[in-house]
Amino acid sequence: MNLKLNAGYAAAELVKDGQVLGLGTGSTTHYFIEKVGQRVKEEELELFGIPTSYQSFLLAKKWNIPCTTLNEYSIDLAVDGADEVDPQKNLVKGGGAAHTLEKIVDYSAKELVIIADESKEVEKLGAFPVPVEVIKEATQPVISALTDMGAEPVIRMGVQKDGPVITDNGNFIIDAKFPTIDSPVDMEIELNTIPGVVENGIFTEMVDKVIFGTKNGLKEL
Ligand SMILES: O=C[C@H](O)[C@H](O)[C@H](O)COP(=O)(O)O
Repeated sequence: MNLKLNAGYAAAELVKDGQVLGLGTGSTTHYFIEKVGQRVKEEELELFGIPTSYQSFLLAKKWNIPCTTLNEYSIDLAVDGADEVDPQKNLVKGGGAAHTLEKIVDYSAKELVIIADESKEVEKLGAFPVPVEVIKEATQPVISALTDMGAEPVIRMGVQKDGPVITDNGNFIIDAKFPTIDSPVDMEIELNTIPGVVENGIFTEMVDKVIFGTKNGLKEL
């Protein structure tokens, strides 16, 4: 059973003709974009997508979903993935290094739906290290600041590339493992006060609905 596909396809059924969609990034939103693309073809829907990465832009292109930007249109519905989701619908995102544009797109959407398989549901955020996008020149100062905050920070390395991962914005990612995240809201704000931090992967107070694919069917938060 493909739990990511089930969540992604369910979210695609929420899409209405004429909407502007925020297109999240990752292996779960892959299925959302795929199903939206199929609906565009079969039902002749007129939609616009606002992608959150080159990955989602290329997928949208493959499925003939016309793309635009936030400078042209505002978003009716954004659908995005997550690395962790807590009971208050706070998230950790950025496992795919796309969280900066995702946060801009998700925050500005009238409605934000998160899709994930059941493994992403947690009681408390923090087992997944918090991705922090940094200006390259600020890497060491940001690592020091994160260490002072109690984290174990590491520069994310490429899998099919030697050296650090470079984001779509030309920056590095530092993955910061904290012993505990007691207040996601405070942590999200504090991380962004470190000079050189572009954006961090904690998302608070913006999610309308979560759709989990589970072995027993769909579950909504
Ligand atoms: O940077 C990537 C994004 O935040 C993804 O939405 C997140 O990592 C979840 O990805 P996936 O659906 O592949 O688990």
